[in-house]
Amino acid sequence: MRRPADTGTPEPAPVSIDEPGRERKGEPREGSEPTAADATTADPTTADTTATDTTTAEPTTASDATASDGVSAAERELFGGRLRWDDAFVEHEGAGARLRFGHMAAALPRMAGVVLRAGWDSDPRAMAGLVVAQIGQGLTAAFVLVAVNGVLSSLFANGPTGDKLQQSLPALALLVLVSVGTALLTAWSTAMSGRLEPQVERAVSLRYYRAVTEVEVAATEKPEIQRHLEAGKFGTDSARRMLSLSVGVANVVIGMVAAAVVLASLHWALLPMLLAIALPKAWGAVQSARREFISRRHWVDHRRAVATLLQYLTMPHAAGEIRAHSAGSMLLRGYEEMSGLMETEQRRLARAQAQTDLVAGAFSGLVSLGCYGVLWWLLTSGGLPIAVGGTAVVAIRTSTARLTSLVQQVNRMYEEMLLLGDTQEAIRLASRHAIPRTGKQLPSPVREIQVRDVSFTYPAATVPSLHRVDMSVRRGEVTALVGANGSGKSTLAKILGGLLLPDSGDVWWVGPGGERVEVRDAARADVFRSVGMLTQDFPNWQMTAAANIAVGAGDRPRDSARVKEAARDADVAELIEGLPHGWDSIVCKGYERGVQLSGGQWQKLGTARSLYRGAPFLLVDEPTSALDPHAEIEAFDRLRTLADSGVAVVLVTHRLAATASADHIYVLDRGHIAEHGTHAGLMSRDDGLYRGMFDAQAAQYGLA
Ligand SMILES: Nc1ncnc2c1ncn2[C@@H]1O[C@H](COP(=O)(O)OP(=O)(O)OP(=O)(O)O)[C@@H](O)[C@H]1O
Repeated sequence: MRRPADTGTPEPAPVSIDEPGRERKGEPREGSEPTAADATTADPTTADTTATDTTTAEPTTASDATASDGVSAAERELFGGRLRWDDAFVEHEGAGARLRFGHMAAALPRMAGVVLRAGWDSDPRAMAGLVVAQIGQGLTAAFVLVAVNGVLSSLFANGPTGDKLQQSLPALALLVLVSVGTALLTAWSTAMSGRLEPQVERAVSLRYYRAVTEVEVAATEKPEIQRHLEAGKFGTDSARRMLSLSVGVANVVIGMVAAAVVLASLHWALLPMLLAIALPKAWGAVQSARREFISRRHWVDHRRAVATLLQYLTMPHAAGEIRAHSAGSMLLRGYEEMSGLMETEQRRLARAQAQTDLVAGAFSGLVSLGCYGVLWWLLTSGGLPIAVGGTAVVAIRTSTARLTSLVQQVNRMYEEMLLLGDTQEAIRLASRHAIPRTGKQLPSPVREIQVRDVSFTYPAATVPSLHRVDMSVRRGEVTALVGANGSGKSTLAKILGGLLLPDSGDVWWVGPGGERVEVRDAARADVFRSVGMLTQDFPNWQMTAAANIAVGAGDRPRDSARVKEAARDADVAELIEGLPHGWDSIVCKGYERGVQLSGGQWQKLGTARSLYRGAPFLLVDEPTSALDPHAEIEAFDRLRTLADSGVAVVLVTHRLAATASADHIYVLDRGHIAEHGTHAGLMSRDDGLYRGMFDAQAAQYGLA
């Protein structure tokens, strides 16, 4: 678990070159390859291209780069095959099937319920305003038809033109009034939904992020839990999108119901005619949505891969290799080839869309012809007044457009619902695995931590990382944990810090009179308050230097004097004060006021953070691995001084020269405590592990 060379730069995250949330939907489940039929639907390019032998990977062009399984040569060359993220949106396997119109219609009330509840909880007044505005808009749509009917009735009545125009004036005035009303209601609805949307997003995000940060660390190690927690991240903004879509859907539905009521009241035959014309369009919309959805599922990995390549090209910590090793040429070649394939898919989708539109348009046209024929017959046979016929034409045209938009919006809403469902599931799961908020108070003050017969196996591992470990850590002493790579030192430090709970055995927090509380029964907040930590892979927050230290006690208001004191104790104050923007310098290159720190400087900043916490137990894991020799000696001296002042220092290190002055040294070997004692005691064992390691290091300096 070494940290990356460039400590200030995050590793690439799965990014989207499209709308971030949207491309995740319905990603295929691991191992569920697209079927042949699917492949034909989603990727006709595979049919007429040949497999490329990547062992002889010559630069290829988009046209000749696709293998028969739809994986491009560049993907194979760079990623060893189709790139898949180990993520939870695989849960949406089969969502394509669920995208059927019937299913969507059944799920609609549930979706609306989720959003309306979130909106109501966040801002009841805005929610109520929004509902009123929507209903109002539906009613105005009905009034428009009534007014149009009134105008046409007057105009088609018998009599001189002047009289007819005069008679139509009240209906015209109503039309104008309704238009003004519609405009006002639309503006109100926009204002209310603009006020609600961010609140709904914030409410869902807060619930999600609060829940995931309270999950037991060991639970996050379980892949099945980690996946769900990860997936939930992408649904936090879906609530916002769903709200705006719900508003749109409600608007259209109310408008259509109003139009249908007016039409049915004018003549019973008009309603079936409206539906008959709209149906082909609705079919076309469903077809297009399904096709795009399936395409996205098949191409999601490919698009992520392309985005990843581009991200590497501009990453500061990759800049050297991009140039010196010509890695950039290889990545750009991959980008060119893989994006070429995506363009082919876009062309295919556009062609298919055009065909569907043509078919839907043709059917709709034919049905319209039939309906207008019926309308003609009704008008000529005297079954329908000409004014009602005119109103019917207006209603049919507006309602057809509304229906198409309705289907599209419901499709999108359903997709957003899948993502929001993930977030809700993540929140549920997180609360099931949350660190308990209650528990026994620790003795005050704690003098010692006793580890008794502790074993621990990581959820994803098959072998225990700690096996029947016994050890103690006391205030006023330096306790060193040493041993080979993977022997369990960091794991033991996390057990001591309450981040991991033992599978068996006990960790006692012991007071001055021997009173004690086991970590599982303890109020964990008390445990965390008692511990300062510098892990091997401590985070480099892309914030100011001061914030990077103050975050060591994020549960307390910042104490600037103590921030400076901690920085001085970690030997980093002078460096920070010498920066052009001092404490306000952002310790990440690329920002205004941004600076780049070296690995050793970061380590000092990390140490300052753990010191700022001011906890009685300080656990430092390889705190000097990046320090120069003088800085390293000073750092170890400071830890000694800290212990002398009453702090319990647990030092995990491979630098055995530093352990010589430790009060206790525990030597771990494959999860066991193999040896325990002082430096002198351990060195007196001729074939001891500690002695062997110490002598090996001394020999490097010719001191054996
Ligand atoms: N998150 C994890 N999931 C599964 N196994 C893990 C995890 N972290 C560590 N391990 C395993 O537990 C064992 C002990 O790891 P640990 O990090 O405690 O060793 P260490 O002594 O600190 O090693 P190093 O000196 O290399 O830092 C190793 O075999 C490691 O592979």
